[in-house]
Amino acid sequence: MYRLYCRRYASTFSLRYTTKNEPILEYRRDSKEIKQVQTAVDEYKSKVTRIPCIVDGKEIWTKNIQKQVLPFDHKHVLAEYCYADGSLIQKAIDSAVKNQYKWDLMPIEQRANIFLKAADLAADLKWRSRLVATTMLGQGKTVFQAEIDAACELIDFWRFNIQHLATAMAYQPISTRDSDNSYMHRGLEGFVAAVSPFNFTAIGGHLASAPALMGNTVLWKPSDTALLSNYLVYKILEEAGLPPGIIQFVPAQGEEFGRKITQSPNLAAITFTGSTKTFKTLWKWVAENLDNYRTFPRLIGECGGKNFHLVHPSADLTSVVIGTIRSAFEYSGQKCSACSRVYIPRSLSKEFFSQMKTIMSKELRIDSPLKSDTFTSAVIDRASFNRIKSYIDHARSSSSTKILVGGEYDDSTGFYVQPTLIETTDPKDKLMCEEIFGPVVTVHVYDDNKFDEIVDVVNQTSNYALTGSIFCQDNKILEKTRERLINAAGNLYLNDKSTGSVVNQQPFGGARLSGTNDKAGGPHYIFRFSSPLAIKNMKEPLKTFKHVSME
Ligand SMILES: NC(=O)c1ccc[n+]([C@@H]2O[C@H](COP(=O)([O-])OP(=O)(O)OC[C@H]3O[C@@H](n4cnc5c(N)ncnc54)[C@H](O)[C@@H]3O)[C@@H](O)[C@H]2O)c1
Ligand SMILES: N[C@@H](CCC=O)C(=O)O
Repeated sequence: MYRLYCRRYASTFSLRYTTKNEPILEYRRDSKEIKQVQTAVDEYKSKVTRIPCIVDGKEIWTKNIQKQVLPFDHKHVLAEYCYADGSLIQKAIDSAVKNQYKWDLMPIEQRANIFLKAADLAADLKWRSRLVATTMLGQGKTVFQAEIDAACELIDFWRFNIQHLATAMAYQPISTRDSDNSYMHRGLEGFVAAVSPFNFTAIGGHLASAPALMGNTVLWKPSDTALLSNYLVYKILEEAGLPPGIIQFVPAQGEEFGRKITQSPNLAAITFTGSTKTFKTLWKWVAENLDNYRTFPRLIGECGGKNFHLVHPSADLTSVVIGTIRSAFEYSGQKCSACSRVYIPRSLSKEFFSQMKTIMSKELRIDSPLKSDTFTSAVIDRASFNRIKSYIDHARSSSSTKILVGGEYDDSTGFYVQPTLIETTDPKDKLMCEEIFGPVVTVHVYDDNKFDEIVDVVNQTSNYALTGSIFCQDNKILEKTRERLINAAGNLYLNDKSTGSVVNQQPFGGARLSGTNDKAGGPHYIFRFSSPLAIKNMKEPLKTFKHVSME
């Protein structure tokens, strides 16, 4: 056993790796990449892909068959998959636990090479076009939104996690005349549950693979509405050489999965991205089972947001308008970082509303994501459609709010909600406090001389603290405001929109009820899945129990 550790320890020194962000392809008309995506779209549209559960490397079908549909054409079935039941989830746990020790002992370069290979496969048009096409079809993204997610962000996560690991491995403790001291990363004993959201294909791939890179085995429960693209990610990992039984691909009904994993004594960690409500539920279930665990399960959760654009009277209005259009309405506001509350000074408000109205009513095409000039498409499913609709209906009926643009919705073909601009006189209206997760942005106009007060309002209005932007051309005020909002966001933008973080440029995650802020894409994320071991190795046999002071 000791020799094994020594060999592994020695090999850690040879992990050297630096990388760059994956370039974003442009998908111009007649480009090679757009043609290949169109071919992939046609292929996946013309069939119903069947997706099994995969446990210990074996494809398994249960009788509980589910369907994934196109959000913009919900009669069209894209894929059929099956839910793992309780006994299959247990099998997946057993397989993960059985395989963890051996996987953890595999030299770290070998594990790293699998994910580097996966990144190269995803970067190549053969797989890239399929990842992009299935994200467009299944999650309703335009080609650009699918490219920055399912291709670039996924590739970046895979590559940068290895760069971060290599950097951290340069650390070794001090050795002395008496002892050689060393430090190594181990996976967590047991299994890791990765529970991912619908809105980013890359997040699913990242949640499942970051723990695996660090020597853990994983149960990956993808979101029902991102099944096909997530399955492709699994297939890429398989082609890259991921051995069977390291990541178990287990679509399942959320509650059943959550209950089963939190009841297992072998639960080592949950890595979750999704709503605050779901994460709280999982946390409570872990607390209920605390006396049954072999270890303290680590809880990593990236959750919801109520992201703000705070506009100072000195702001550049064009930046504010463009930033708000993009942040609030790209991918129909279904990014955790989407702007959904704006604070604008009276002096800029008239021009702001006028420019927003012009762009929203004349320039934003809301249609199928497969059309090249579509700006954004339908929202993900009926539950989202109904939730967003209820906020619009509230705006329609409340005396302190007014719908300025949009407000229409129609689910006859797809789950379409028009981008909606609302003005409220009440900065504490629920439209300013609660996460809507749709193409709805609410604006509060404040008096120019009340900027100081409005900074407090921004800070105190919401329990979320994910992202926020300050638009201000006065550097002194910008700096002071930044300091006052230090706890109001995990990702703060100065004179830019509140969305669009890039791996290793803006490591991502929120504070307060937006999550545990472990910063996906940053240098520390992967170490939540490491249980480091410090080894002291004596050079000479021990000779006496007496200290020199006793002689
Ligand atoms: N902070 C971030 O980095 C980040 C990134 C993306 C999305 N989000 C957030 O995700 C949410 C949207 O995604 P969503 O609608 O997929 O979220 P969700 O919470 O509804 O679902 C997330 C995942 O949890 C599963 N789930 C649901 N109930 C469960 C339970 N009781 N036990 C175990 N698993 C359960 C779902 O099936 C899904 O796979 C928004 O709140 C958004 O802000 C946050
Ligand atoms: N990286 C994304 C956030 C992911 C949340 O859905 C962004 O900032 O646009």
